[in-house]
Amino acid sequence: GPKWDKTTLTWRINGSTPSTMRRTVLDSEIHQALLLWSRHSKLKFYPSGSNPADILITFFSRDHGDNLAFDGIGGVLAHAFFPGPDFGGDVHFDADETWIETGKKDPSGTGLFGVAAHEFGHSLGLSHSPIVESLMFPYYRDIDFDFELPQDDINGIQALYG
Ligand SMILES: CC(C)C[C@H](C(=O)NO)C(=O)N[C@@H](CC(N)=O)C(=O)NCc1cccc(N)c1
Ligand SMILES: [Zn+2]
Ligand SMILES: [Zn+2]
Repeated sequence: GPKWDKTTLTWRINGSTPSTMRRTVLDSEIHQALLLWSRHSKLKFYPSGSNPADILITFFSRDHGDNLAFDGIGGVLAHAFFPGPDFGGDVHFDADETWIETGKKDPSGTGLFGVAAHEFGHSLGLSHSPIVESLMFPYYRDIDFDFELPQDDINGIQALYG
């Protein structure tokens, strides 16, 4: 499938962000999620500042112009676009989820780090994996910062950007 033709990628968070999470925490969750992938590949990620980013991260509710409307709290949590120009690589999070910081044992919330790490796999060109312990398995499980990228995901990212 599609992959980036470069190993240095930029990211930016665009627009309004969840009130349940301080912006400094949000930036850290995103940074840690990207680190998971860069630790096992030649990929490097940098904030784009005010320039256009390869990976544009936005929180949207319901209809948001890409024919992939979100569904309110629960259900679909986020989606991402495979590598490419414009919306390629972009990640959309469902703003109606209760996004919480990693490590906070709040069963009513959804840990952003785990979902972001999964979505960035898609942004880099990985599809879902049938391996239940993989990060690219279709269904969410909460992870925290000492999470090690499972072998199946390492194999996937190495195959693309080893
Ligand atoms: C058909 C897709 C748009 C579903 C969507 C997804 O896979 N986004 O990448 C999604 O939100 N999947 C949920 C599961 C579901 N409700 O369909 C999910 O937990 N994905 C994120 C995730 C987070 C952490 C780990 C894993 N394995 C998956
Ligand atoms: Zn979207
Ligand atoms: Zn997915």
